[in-house]
Amino acid sequence: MRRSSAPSALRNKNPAPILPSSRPKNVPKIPTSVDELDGGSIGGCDTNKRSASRILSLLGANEAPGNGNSSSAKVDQIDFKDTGAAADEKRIFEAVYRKMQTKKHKTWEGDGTVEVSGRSVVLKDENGKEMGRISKVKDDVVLEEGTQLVIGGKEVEFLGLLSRVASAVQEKRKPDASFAQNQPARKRFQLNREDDKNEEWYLEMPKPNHSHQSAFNPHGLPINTVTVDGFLARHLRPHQRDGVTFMFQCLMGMTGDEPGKFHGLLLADEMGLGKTIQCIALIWTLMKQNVYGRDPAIRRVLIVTPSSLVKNWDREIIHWLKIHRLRVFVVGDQKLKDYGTTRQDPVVICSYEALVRNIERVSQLRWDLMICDEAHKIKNPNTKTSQELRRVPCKHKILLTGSPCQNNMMEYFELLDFANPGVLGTRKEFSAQFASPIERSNLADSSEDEKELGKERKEELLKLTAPFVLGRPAEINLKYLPPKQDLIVFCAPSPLQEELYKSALGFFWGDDDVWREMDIATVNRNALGAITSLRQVCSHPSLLKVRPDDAENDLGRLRQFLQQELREGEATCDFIEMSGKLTVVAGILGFLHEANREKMLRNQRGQTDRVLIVSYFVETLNVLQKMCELQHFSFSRIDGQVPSRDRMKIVTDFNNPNSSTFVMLLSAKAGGTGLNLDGASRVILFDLDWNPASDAQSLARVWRGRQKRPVITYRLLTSGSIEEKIFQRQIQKTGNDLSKNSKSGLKFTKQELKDLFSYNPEMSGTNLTHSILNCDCACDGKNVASNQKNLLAGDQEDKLECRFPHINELALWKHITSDNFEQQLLDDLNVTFASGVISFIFGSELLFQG
Ligand SMILES: Nc1ncnc2c1ncn2[C@@H]1O[C@H](COP(=O)(O)OP(=O)(O)OP(=O)(O)O)[C@@H](O)[C@H]1O
Ligand SMILES: [Mg+2]
Repeated sequence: MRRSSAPSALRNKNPAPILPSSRPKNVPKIPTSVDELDGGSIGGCDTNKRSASRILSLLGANEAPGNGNSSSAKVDQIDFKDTGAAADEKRIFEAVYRKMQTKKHKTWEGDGTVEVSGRSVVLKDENGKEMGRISKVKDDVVLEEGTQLVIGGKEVEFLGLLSRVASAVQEKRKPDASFAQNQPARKRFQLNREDDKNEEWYLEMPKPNHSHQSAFNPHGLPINTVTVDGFLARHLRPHQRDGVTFMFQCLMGMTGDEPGKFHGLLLADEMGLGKTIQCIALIWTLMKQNVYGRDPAIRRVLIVTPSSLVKNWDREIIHWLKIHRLRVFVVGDQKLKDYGTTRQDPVVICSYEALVRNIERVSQLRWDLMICDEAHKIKNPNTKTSQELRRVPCKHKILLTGSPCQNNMMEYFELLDFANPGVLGTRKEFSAQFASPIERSNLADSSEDEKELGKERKEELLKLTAPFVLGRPAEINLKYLPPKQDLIVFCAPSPLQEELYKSALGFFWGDDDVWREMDIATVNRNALGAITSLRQVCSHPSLLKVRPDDAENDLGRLRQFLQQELREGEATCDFIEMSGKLTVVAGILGFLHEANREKMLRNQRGQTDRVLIVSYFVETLNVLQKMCELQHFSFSRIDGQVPSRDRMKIVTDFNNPNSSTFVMLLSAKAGGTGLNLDGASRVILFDLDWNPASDAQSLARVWRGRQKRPVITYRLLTSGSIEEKIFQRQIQKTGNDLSKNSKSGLKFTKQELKDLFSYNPEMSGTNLTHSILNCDCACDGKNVASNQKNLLAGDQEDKLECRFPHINELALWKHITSDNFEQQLLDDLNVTFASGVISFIFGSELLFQG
């Protein structure tokens, strides 16, 4: 039995109240006389409809749950209005009940069931004991999910429909009285759940085998049939059904060669595959059912997530479970330190930062399940977050991330070791056995033997981790979402950018003799700052800023020198035209803006395109914002300065199909992971990270969820510059090479730096990256099939790698130079292509299917 505040009153500060103290005028009030009690409704159909519309409005959309297509919307209508019952049919609803109360903040007293046969209803507690009945409920009261009635002096709210059976069948199956008294409520429903088996959404969890039973059921408790409730199961896509089943088996100790070996798991499905709904379905199932006996498998769940996603989890739970089914303690709305004193909600959602701040409180409590979202955050065992998370007393753990292996395999080890401590041995053992040979085999210069060994170890590791790791590729979403096209767009630098870039190289690195003289420590000390300056030139020269102490060192003098050049050049330049990439962005936006205007005039609001622009730098977002202001494009913006609690509102407003916001400016660091920004249909990644996994995360924000429009992603690179060099390192992905280039551990050899700091202006009719593909195509977007034969060996489906256009894959994309642009259908790029600002494009296969 649970005691709680009324769930509906607690989930939102200003909910439309269902309960009597503040009920709107047209809703019947709680009956007070005996006459009114029998068969009196305290809400019934109206309340239910309002409750449904409240949930929908909380969700910020006038849509039923589902992916927004008409069939899922229909399913939900059935959910809410499914009141028709054959005369001889018995329906059993889950329910919550409480004493009649006049308090403002009401609390539920217990869980039970309501059995409905015709117009008669029977309330039972969770042990199956009758608490009250009404033999004839008034005809105008609809008996359905959400109905509120007074039965046996208790206020009762009907929750989900558990089963529906013909009375005759029910009679036949009716267990004897002692069974009914002694067995758990769930066990009895199980008989009725048999009937759901005919439904196409029916989802039953695997049963334990004999060795599991002898290990975990020594007293011979009944073995239950655990099923995912229909209101959830009917929304799950096939891969999500498999995911829930896998997680259930793993956490219940049914995977692996011995029962109970694994308590934690890693769900590494790629971005947008719905890791959240799978977890919600699992939590709900385990909170209500168990493999053996009557107690639920789990009672208390801690969900830890980046702060920008706390509200997102809350909304997804509301979306899929409806507001009244589960009480959630959202840290941010409430303080974690208060948890357990005033409230004991079964689910807590908090950010990694809040968890670290409140670790003392959290570690005093017992948690049955901890879910760590975007778990790559804890890949480094030396961070405070990783260390504090290990202190949380919790048996079962689920780690979620679309990029489990961002830089090197030791990060992968950290995640798996966190989920199941010790199963992969020590760090040292793992490194020797798996990480080193596998990473070595990935290097371009590895020998045949090394490749062979790496392959063997990879297979061994996959086998070892299969019982607790699951990851599926994002392509699955092709079945549910409109097509997506990926473009890598090379932009020619503006004359000013080119001048500044050459000056920067000449100032610092131009003289080969100087280069050779410099010791490697000095080189590396200056490298990061110099790289930053070059990247600023590539994004927009106005980003170059002088710092107060710049007179004191070479790097500072470089900045002063560039600033001087900039001042001279800038006077004659238009702000947008100062940057090749910004010119392309303005071109794309200008085209789409105009196209949208025409669509609106033709009343085709649903077909307009809105744009997400992502950058890793706040200053660059300022430049993009200025461009929007100059062009009068409406925009919103999320960066680290926007408080977490405000971010969800900005996201919801932007995703609203009726939103008039054309552009969303997003900081990759503040919102690049986890967020759903499916209100946009275009993503422009304005700059890039050393780590391809970060770029892939940012690009995945739009092709997901309720996306209705074809999606195009554009990655912008300045041709011939350091951006192109970084990109080449991404696609060539030489083992753990990239991991060195984090801010904290930047280390280059002189040769690497020499390459990074060389400038390769446009080669006529082709492109630097194209030249490393050994491709002999005409760069007209056709005929790259011959590249098949050039492909290096490599398994692109390999889940140990971050999936990103590898050089092999890029060889098969469409290659287009500016000479051939008019053969393409990319209207929004034509203007800038025509004017020569775009010099080259790689386009993924889907580009030309539409
Ligand atoms: N079965 C489904 N039907 C309709 N919508 C779905 C379904 N599954 C997921 N979605 C929607 O797809 C979007 C993406 O899901 P989710 O945020 O869980 O992805 P994810 O796997 O966590 O991705 P990421 O790794 O980027 O965080 C959400 O808006 C979610 O509501
Ligand atoms: Mg997610």
